[in-house]
Amino acid sequence: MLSSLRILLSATKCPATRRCSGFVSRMRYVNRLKEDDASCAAALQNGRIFLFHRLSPLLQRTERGTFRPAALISSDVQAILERLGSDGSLLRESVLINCSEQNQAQFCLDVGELDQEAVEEECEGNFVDLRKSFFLLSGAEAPLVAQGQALLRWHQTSRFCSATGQLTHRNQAGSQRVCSSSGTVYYPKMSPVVIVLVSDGKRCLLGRQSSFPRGMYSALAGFCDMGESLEEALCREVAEEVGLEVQSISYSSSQHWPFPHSSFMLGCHASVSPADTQLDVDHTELEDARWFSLEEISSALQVKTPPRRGEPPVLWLPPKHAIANRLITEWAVRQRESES
Ligand SMILES: NC(=O)C1=CN([C@@H]2O[C@H](COP(=O)(O)OP(=O)(O)OC[C@H]3O[C@@H](n4cnc5c(N)ncnc54)[C@H](OP(=O)(O)O)[C@@H]3O)[C@@H](O)[C@H]2O)C=CC1
Ligand SMILES: [Mg+2]
Repeated sequence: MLSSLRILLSATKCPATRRCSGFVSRMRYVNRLKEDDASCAAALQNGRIFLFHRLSPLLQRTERGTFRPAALISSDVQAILERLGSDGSLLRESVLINCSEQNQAQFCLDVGELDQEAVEEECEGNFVDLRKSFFLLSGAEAPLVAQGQALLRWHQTSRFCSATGQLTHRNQAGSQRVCSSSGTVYYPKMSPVVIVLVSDGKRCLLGRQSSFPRGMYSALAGFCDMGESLEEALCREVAEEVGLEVQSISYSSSQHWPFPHSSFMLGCHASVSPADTQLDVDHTELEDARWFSLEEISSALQVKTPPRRGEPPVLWLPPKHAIANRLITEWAVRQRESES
């Protein structure tokens, strides 16, 4: 069955082509910071720090009423930590995220051991749950905050070697941890997940889990099993969750997603025959799955923030930054073109 599938690979822009020149030197600089503790410690002194409290990022409201993650100057963070009674060593627990276009190293730091309100007051911001912050941040900032949270979570859950049970120690950048007994090196890990927008040529298929907020539907997704290809995982997940056999697959794009413990989302479109659209939903996996028209999807894409409690139920979609939203938007654009 799989050999007869048509797999279409899309030509995707390299991230470097979207940035100004200097990309190569920035990437080499970041790589050096990962390999050289002394350089990384020096970069931390002049870097920008994104603060988290128990994995919730610190957001500040701008003059225009929008939100941005607080990128604090390292020395300011040090002064705040001292004012709140923390010893100077906490700053060194910062984890390297990346380097800005202004060549400034960017770090994240979880100050969960300090009083949340006291830090918020000092920093003139608020720690906001990461899922909620995805609805408040622009496209460019959300991935940075997601990456920071994922790295911090990995460190918090990787303190011991899974082979020896001994403590692991991180390098200064936080790009790896080493077992103090066996020397085994651990790197931050992600689980591959396939996410697919299935279409029958006129409608697209969305599902919801019972844990989703009321009214939210998303593209079908599932973890890849050991030994599976992306295409095999996609066909299996669609068959398991809604009882359909897909006919063709095309790759769209990928994304790191910090939930539940860092997923590497591989986004695809797939089609089924219009004669074979009867759903057989596995209700242990999905609360509901339905076909949606272009009209329904177009109005759902207009919903910018989730409806508040008490407001009438409405179909809404994952935030703009989520790859599910990107796949649904791509489908809607193509569908509009084909119907015009
Ligand atoms: N960025 C985006 O736009 C979207 C992202 N997603 C992400 O995709 C992820 C996967 O989608 P979902 O439909 O839940 O996946 P699945 O359909 O694979 O179902 C999840 C279940 O799979 C089992 N499982 C298998 N391997 C893993 C693993 N490596 N890590 C965790 N659980 C595993 C778990 O079962 P058990 O608990 O029984 O062991 C889990 O409850 C979600 O966690 C979600 O965060 C989903 C939709 C949109
Ligand atoms: Mg699933």
